[in-house]
Amino acid sequence: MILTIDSLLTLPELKELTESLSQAEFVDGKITAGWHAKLVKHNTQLDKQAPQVQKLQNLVIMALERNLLISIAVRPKKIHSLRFSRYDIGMSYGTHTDNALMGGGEFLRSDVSFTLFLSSPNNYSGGELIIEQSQGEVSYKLEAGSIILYPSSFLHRVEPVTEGTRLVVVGWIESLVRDEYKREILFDLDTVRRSIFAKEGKSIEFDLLCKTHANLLRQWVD
Ligand SMILES: O=C(O)CCC(=O)C(=O)O
Ligand SMILES: [Fe+2]
Repeated sequence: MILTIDSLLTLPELKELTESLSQAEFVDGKITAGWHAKLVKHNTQLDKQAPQVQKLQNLVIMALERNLLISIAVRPKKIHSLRFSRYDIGMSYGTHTDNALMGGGEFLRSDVSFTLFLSSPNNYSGGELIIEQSQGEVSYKLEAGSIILYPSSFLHRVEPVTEGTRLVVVGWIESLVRDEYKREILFDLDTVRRSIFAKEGKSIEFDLLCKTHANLLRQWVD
């Protein structure tokens, strides 16, 4: 399941991120890529040692954690490996798959990848995120402050930027439920029980859906 969410960030949060990043030092993005992704990664990212990294990462993690749709569709266990990436003219990230395990010795699994767009699409040309899905390639270029979340198992790439600058936050989520099909079943059940509750309150149908949802979650949680 691919999710796009408008305005994940508030305007003050977006402003804080973009202002802070406009003064920051960016380094070659190849340093954090896997050995094969390195061959096609041509971008820059905020230096890991930069003084503002921790604060900006916390801001983004809090924005993801407070979003109800993300919590019921993705079931985050750990949001990790955030990077602030900048693509200037000519930069791109060719087709690759994300590493399954990240975080050095911590072995954090990547179940879901996300890109949080910080630049307005009017301020750069090119730079689309292209995701190869079973029905073919789909291109995404969202408004500043909006986010796309997609299964980390998909091949994807970022088209070359031909004008302006593309600034994004990318990161990964280890989910409580590693199988994307199981996550989708839980998400559908959760959505239906919430809609039944909104219509008729705590009915017998609602209680049965809650029971099934809880029992499946109990079986499928990692
Ligand atoms: O910038 C993006 O939208 C995605 C970048 C990406 O695929 C990655 O950093 O692994
Ligand atoms: Fe990637």
